[in-house]
Amino acid sequence: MVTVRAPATSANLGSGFDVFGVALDRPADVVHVERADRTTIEVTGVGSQYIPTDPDRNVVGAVAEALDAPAHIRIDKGVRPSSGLGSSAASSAAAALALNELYDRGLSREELVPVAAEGEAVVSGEAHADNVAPALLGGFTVATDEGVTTVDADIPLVACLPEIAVSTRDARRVVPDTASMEDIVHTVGRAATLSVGMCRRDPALVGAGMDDRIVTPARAELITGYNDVRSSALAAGADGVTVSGAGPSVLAVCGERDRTRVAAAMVEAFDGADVAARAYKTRVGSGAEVFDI
Ligand SMILES: Nc1ncnc2c1ncn2[C@@H]1O[C@H](COP(=O)(O)OP(=O)(O)OP(=O)(O)O)[C@@H](O)[C@H]1O
Ligand SMILES: N[C@@H](CCO)C(=O)O
Repeated sequence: MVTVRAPATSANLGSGFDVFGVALDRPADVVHVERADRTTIEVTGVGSQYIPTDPDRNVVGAVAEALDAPAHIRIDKGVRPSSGLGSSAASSAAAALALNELYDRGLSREELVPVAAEGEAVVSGEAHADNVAPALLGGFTVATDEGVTTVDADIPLVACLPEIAVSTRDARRVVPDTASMEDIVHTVGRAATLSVGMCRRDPALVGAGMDDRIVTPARAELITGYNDVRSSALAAGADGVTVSGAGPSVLAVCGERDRTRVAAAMVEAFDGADVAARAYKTRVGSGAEVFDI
C-alpha cells in the first residue's frame, strides 16, 4: 500500500486566472492505494457524503485510468469539496503520486501534473492545472501550456471558508468571454507584480498583485458578504484579498503578526452577513508527500 498527503491549494490569486496557484500548509487530503484488478473507491472525512465513489465520477478514477493503474483507493478528505481550496485537486494529486509509486511508473512530479489535471476535467469540464500543479510541486506555481514554473515562496496567508458551496463548474460559467484592453493591461501588470512579490517573499507586493478587474468581480457576486469580508480584512491589516479558486473561500495575504486579526475580521464579517465561516491561518506550503510504501 502507498499513502500520500496532498495539500489544499488556492488558484488564480486574483490576477492569475487559470495560471497562478499556491500550495497551502493546511488542510490536506490523505489517499491510500493498494493494487487491484479494477478501481474501487472509498471516501471518508469532511464532505465525503457529497463525493461519489463511482470511478467515472470521482477524480481519482480518472487518474487511475490515465495511469492504467487499477487500485482500491481510500480517500480521507481534509479539504472540503466545493470550497475553492482545491478539494478535487488534492485528491487528484495524491492519487497521481501514489499510483505512480505503487505501479513504479517512474514519472516526475512535473510529468504527473497533466495526469492529475485529467481528474480536474471530470468535475469542472476542463483539465486546468492551476490547483494540481501546486498540490504536486508545492510553493507558488505558474502553469501554462508550455509547462509549470515554481517559486519556493514563504508567504503568510489566511483562507476563510464560509458555509456555502460554489462549484467550479458553476463559477466558470460566470467568467466573461471578453475584456477591455485597459482591464487586460491592468491585470497583466498586477500579475507581474504578484510574481515579483513571490520571488522576493514580499506580502505587500503579492497583495498589490492580487487586484483583478476581469474574473474576480463576477465571482464575488456568488459569495454572500464578500465585499464586507474583503474590506474588513484590509482594515485589519491584510495586504491583499481575493476569491480563492472558484470560491467561496476568500484568501488574504498579510504579515505574520497580522494573521490572527485578519482571520478574526473575516469570520466576523461573514457572521455579519449571516454566514458561518472558519479561517485557516496558513502559509504557502510544500507539495504532496509520500508517507509509506
Ligand atoms: N475526490 C474528490 N474530492 C473532492 N471532490 C470530488 C472528488 N471527486 C469528485 N468530486 C466532486 O468535485 C466537486 C468539487 O470540486 P470543485 O472543483 O467544484 O470544488 P473544489 O475543488 O473544492 O474547488 P476549487 O477547484 O475551486 O478549489 C464536488 O461536486 C465533488 O462531488
Ligand atoms: N482556475 C480555476 C481554479 C478552480 O479552483 C477556476 O477559477 O475555475
